[in-house]
Amino acid sequence: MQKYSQIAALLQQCLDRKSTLKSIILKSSSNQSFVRQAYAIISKAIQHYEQLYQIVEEIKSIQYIDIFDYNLLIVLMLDIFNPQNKKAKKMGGVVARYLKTHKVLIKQLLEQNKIYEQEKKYIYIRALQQLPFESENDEHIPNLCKVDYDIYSQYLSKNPEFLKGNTYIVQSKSSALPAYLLLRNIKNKIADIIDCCAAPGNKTIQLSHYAKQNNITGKIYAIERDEKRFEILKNRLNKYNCENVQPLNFDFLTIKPRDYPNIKIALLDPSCSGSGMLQLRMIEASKDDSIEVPDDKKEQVTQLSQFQSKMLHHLTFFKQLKLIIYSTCSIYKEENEDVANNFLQLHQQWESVNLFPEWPYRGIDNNQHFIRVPPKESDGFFVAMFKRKQ
Ligand SMILES: C[S@@+](CC[C@H](N)C(=O)[O-])C[C@H]1O[C@@H](n2cnc3c(N)ncnc32)[C@H](O)[C@@H]1O
Repeated sequence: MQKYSQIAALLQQCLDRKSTLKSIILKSSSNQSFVRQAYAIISKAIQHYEQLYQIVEEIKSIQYIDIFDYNLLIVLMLDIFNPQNKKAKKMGGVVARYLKTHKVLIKQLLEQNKIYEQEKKYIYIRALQQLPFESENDEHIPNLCKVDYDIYSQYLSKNPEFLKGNTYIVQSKSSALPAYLLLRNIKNKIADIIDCCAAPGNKTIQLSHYAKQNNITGKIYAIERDEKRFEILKNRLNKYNCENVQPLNFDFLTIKPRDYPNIKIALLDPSCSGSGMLQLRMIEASKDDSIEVPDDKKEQVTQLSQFQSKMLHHLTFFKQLKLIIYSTCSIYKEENEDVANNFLQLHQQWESVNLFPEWPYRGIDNNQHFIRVPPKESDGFFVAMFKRKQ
């Protein structure tokens, strides 16, 4: 019982957004089996908290129990009625017995609320050739295919050599947006492009392919500061035949704009908190997108946002630069709208562009010029585009 009380307390910390789900659980114990169990229960509880709370209320209205900790009842209920839990039958104690007394109703309510229904998982693949398995074309991005994860893994288990090929790239829809949106806005077919933070190269590879397909001549400079990540970038550029890309192992902030006088277009996808990609997604799936930075991340996010602003600022020294696309896989306003608005305020010769009018998810405060991908759609993501005023 003590174990469940501890998990119930951790659940409360997650609901209070004291930190991320992962760090709260990892900090709580070094016992791997406890960590795994707590993680499974809490992530499920967060995903369906409101429905589970209602179920507990309903059971309590039928038979009173002197337990006011709803989280404890939720946690125990999730563990006892988890179809995968083979030990549930043996679970004793007053609360477990109480819940088991109502097992018919609880099972029915869990089923009605689809608590244990497995969600179908999909992955996105940017296909350079027809895929050898069933897929669905994305409604926005050409050559991006949505694939049922089971179909994909079944195919891979029989055809492991598929992984070595260079005819497809697994890339989330979010990550495929910036290069696609940039392409839609390129007017000048003769332009050098700079990808300021390139490794591991997903967006550079996409840019390289688009440039070739659309006869955009000019070089693509792919900048990466980190040596190891630079090696990965170089290998991937080779693998995917990106001969129009010149990779450079530099710190972008030390690059002298006068050495690259023909750069007209920039993609800036800087290091960020990655909060759109973490388990926070589970918490946020049921809430809105304008989430607050947890206390233990505030300092890090402030530093990241200063770094991101500095990178944007450095781009303004490239005299021929006309277009910047800025993206992060963060869901925090501090790294997204704040950085973008700050840039516009400090650099009056630049304006934002309404870059993807048909996309339904706009920036915080319904800013039409910025777009977001909410975590429930794909990885949480932000994109803004800036154009130098004529
Ligand atoms: C978010 S990742 C980029 C992901 C990449 N755009 C893609 O789609 O695959 C950020 C990258 O920027 C690199 N980076 C951070 N600061 C940098 C700087 N000052 N100059 C160049 N690269 C930097 C990091 O090492 C990291 O590889």
